[in-house]
Amino acid sequence: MMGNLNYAFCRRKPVRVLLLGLDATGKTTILYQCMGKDVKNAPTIGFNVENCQIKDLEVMFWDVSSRALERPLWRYYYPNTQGIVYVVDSNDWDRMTEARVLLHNILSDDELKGVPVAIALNKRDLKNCMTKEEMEEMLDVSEIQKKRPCRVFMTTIFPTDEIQTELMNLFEWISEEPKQKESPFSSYFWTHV
Ligand SMILES: Nc1nc2c(ncn2[C@@H]2O[C@H](COP(=O)(O)OP(=O)(O)OP(=O)(O)O)[C@@H](O)[C@H]2O)c(=O)[nH]1
Ligand SMILES: [Mg+2]
Repeated sequence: MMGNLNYAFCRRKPVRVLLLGLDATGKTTILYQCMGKDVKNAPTIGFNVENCQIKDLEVMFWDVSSRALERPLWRYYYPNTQGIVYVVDSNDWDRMTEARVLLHNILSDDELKGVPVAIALNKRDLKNCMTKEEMEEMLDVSEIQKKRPCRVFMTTIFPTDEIQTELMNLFEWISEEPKQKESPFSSYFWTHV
């Protein structure tokens, strides 16, 4: 009985993470890859919500349609967001400016003030990729890092061991980072349940 009560009082809400980026950058694919699920190769319509256990944290990932017409709806998903995964196609030189403008636009929203962002430089398996440094400059990552925790990860869905680990590192970081901000009181309870 007491155990159940403790559980009811102390159980945390899942960490809420939004997956955003231009269309066809690989958001749904990397999420499913991380969960070990099969992917349908089709653009996301509306949204997908997936609950994942990442280490000892329960995470709710919102993978929202990025078709241009639906992007104005993204702000309705912003309240209570604790982490953002922003996915970029490292191979798509033509849309890098568009990717930067979109990223900075999202992060300028008051609802997302201080929210950590993990940037996935995705599709690293393709030959024509920009380097990490080129991409960090193009996306103006140093500007973002002045205002919030921001880390850049190189990802691909094709499992070479090294990059596969990087994909897991990304999901672990974005799940744990928001928890660094919680009061010592709530962490105490969590670790003692
Ligand atoms: N080569 C390569 N292709 C990838 C990678 N990740 C995703 N793709 C492919 O990119 C295409 C788009 O992937 P999705 O996961 O549907 O992209 P999305 O960002 O969810 O797209 P929307 O739902 O339209 O916003 C698919 O054909 C994937 O197989 C990758 O790391 N490397
Ligand atoms: Mg999708």
